[in-house]
Amino acid sequence: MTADTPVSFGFDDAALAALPLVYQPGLFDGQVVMVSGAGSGIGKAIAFLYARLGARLVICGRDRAKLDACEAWLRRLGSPDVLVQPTDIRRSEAVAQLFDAAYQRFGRVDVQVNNAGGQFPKAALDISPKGWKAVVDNNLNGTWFMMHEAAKRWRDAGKPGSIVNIVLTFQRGFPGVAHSCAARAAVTYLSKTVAVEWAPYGIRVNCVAPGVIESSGFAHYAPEARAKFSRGNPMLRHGNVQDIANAVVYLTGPSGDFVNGELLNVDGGGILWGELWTIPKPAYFNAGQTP
Ligand SMILES: CCCCC/C=C/C(=O)SCCNC(=O)CCNC(=O)[C@H](O)C(C)(C)COP(=O)(O)OP(=O)(O)OC[C@H]1O[C@@H](n2cnc3c(N)ncnc32)[C@H](O)[C@@H]1OP(=O)(O)O
Ligand SMILES: NC(=O)C1=CN([C@@H]2O[C@H](COP(=O)(O)OP(=O)(O)OC[C@H]3O[C@@H](n4cnc5c(N)ncnc54)[C@H](OP(=O)(O)O)[C@@H]3O)[C@@H](O)[C@H]2O)C=CC1
Repeated sequence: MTADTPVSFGFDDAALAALPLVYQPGLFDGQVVMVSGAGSGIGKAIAFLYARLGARLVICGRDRAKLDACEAWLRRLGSPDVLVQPTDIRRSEAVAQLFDAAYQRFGRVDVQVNNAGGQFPKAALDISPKGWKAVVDNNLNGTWFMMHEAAKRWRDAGKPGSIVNIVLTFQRGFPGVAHSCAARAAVTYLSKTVAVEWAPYGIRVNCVAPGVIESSGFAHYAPEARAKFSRGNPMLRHGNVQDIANAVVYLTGPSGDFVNGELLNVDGGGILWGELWTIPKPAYFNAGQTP
């Protein structure tokens, strides 16, 4: 590989489409599943899996070209119909339009997966006010606009629904991504709160916290940081995007019918043991180590 060879992470589309299924084909026949951030990484894996299980898909993200490429695969994988609607989840009016388009096309949405999100690695002291707001807006406000719109439509139609929010493993704090750690903890406790408030409407709300998952998202981290990501859990390896897709399907399928307000860590045990730095590790933490 030369210095200018583009680095790619995780499965390519063909490999992703051919992974073994652990769920029964047809499990989501007749259902409509909305996935945000479906043009890449974990979101794409989630969309592929639902398509293989028979769901009709509503996919969004900001980049139409990535979504169009995903749509072609979804149709090939067996999704009977796909709606592509580029949407910035931070714009509540755009989110409302996304739902208008979905209900116009399919008359229903059964499952919503809020996967869109992200952050940039930076020491907390160096995060600018604008950068802080951008990350909180993306991960907390954007996710809230999506959940709120989904739940209002379900309540008004008298239909049940299931929401899964993709967060990150915030429980031990997350050096280098303080803004995102704060926003994802907020999403998790928001989810637990509405899991109770919305239970009377038949709406379940759960979260999945990926640990170190090898995906296109890795490109946002420095090679030096990435080289040590596998030290982030006691299994000493990365997870893959299908690990997350399988967890999401578990929660939204019949298998998850009695799971509500839960946070499922898919992190190889990373919240128990491991060291994960998204920024250079301060020398302070090497003190006292034997050479
Ligand atoms: C394996 C363990 C790793 C940790 C666990 C998490 C893994 C993952 O999440 S994988 C990656 C998932 N994908 C991403 O994180 C997406 C990458 N990030 C972004 O797309 C953006 O940073 C953003 C969405 C968080 C913000 O985008 P946007 O609202 O469009 O904001 P702007 O680009 O206009 O920037 C506003 C403001 O934010 C600061 N900032 C943004 N990017 C960076 C950066 N790379 N480095 C430093 N600062 C950044 C900055 O203050 C910007 O203002 P200006 O300086 O005036 O531009
Ligand atoms: N990979 C990992 O190790 C971990 C990932 N996560 C989380 O999992 C999720 C998926 O990440 P991953 O697949 O790895 O990385 P990617 O960067 O590939 O995925 C992020 C997705 O979010 C979409 N997105 C971001 N902001 C917006 C927005 N404002 N409106 C609409 N779509 C948006 C992007 O779409 P587009 O470019 O089209 O806008 C992109 O498809 C993220 O929330 C991430 O933070 C959490 C922990 C660990």
